[in-house]
Amino acid sequence: MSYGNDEDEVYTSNFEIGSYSETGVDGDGPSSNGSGGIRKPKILLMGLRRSGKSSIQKVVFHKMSPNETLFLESTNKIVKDNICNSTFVQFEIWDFPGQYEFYDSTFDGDLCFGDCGAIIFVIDAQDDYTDALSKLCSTVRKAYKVNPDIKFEVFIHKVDGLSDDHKIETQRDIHQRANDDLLDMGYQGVHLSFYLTSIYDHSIFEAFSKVVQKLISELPTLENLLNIFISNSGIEKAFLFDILSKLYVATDSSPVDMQSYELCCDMIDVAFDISTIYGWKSEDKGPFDNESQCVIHLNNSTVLYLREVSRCLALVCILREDNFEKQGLIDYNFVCLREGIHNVFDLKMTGGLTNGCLI
Ligand SMILES: Nc1nc2c(ncn2[C@@H]2O[C@H](COP(=O)(O)OP(=O)(O)OP(=O)(O)O)[C@@H](O)[C@H]2O)c(=O)[nH]1
Repeated sequence: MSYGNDEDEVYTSNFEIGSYSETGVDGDGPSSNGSGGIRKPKILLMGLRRSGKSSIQKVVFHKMSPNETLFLESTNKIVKDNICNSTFVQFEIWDFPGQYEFYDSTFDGDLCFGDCGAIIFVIDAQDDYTDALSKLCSTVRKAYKVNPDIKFEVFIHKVDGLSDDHKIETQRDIHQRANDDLLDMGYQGVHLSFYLTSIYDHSIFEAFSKVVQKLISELPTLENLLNIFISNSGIEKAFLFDILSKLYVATDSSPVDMQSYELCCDMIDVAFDISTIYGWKSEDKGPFDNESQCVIHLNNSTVLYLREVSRCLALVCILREDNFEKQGLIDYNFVCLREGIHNVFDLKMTGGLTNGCLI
């Protein structure tokens, strides 16, 4: 298995588009764009210089440690990254240079925004964000004209340096000012979603998970399957994880508590590391096979239970220790859940959305 991050192909177009890299275990190469000719949704990372765009991409999809991002060089052309981890986590990320300008004659709005699923606009919360807000509004205006279906996601980033009160105040202020500016420009129908993020904790993974979920059309079906599974198995919370990125592609409808999410991420790290260091090595297999499972009994009478769903997806559940006594029932229900999820995969595949990538 490899995490490719070689930037090996230069795309030519009017606007300077930079290198291309492939991430995941089963992509089929930049030339076919990883989807057999059908374009995957694009996620654009935009924002001012040094706001943290490349760091987010490297930490979430290339397992770079947050401290290493201190040495990242400034991006001077659009860098495309083809993410092809599993059926549900497939898209292109375009990392924009901070100094991009829309009035530049080489900027091609149709090319950038045409088949774009979401724009993540990154604002450095540790800096004065007045310029960032005006750039956000001009970005929304330009993109909305080309493609009104784009989801606008605002990451209020680097909040690790702020106190809890300051975080809430900053979010309120940015939310208010951005929406006022859009109203003044006559864009009252545009919805912006806001997230407080940092690469130094799990908040960036949680926020990115929510963005990715918006691009998964099968999400309500997956949530429904998880709801049925947990209510019949005595489970408190269940996440369907993309193992490579630790993004959760779906969860049941009970609220997500950050601590539970962090515990599940840590469990994936442990299982993944042990499996990749000491497990069978095979080119065409992910880190887990269909026998893979992991149980951790915590010191608060809670159990973390991981089961492989497909080679890059895992189910991680949190449940009370006494409910785990009925493991046979949980396992039986899990097999039914896995079958249901595989049926959703099959439908997606026959729908032609995921040509070229296996589950
Ligand atoms: N404290 C803190 N620093 C961060 C965070 N994310 C990124 N940084 C730092 O911010 C600096 C700029 O990060 P980059 O990822 O290069 O920013 P960029 O937006 O890609 O910059 P350009 O390529 O110039 O547009 C680096 O020193 C990162 O270590 C964060 O969550 N918290």
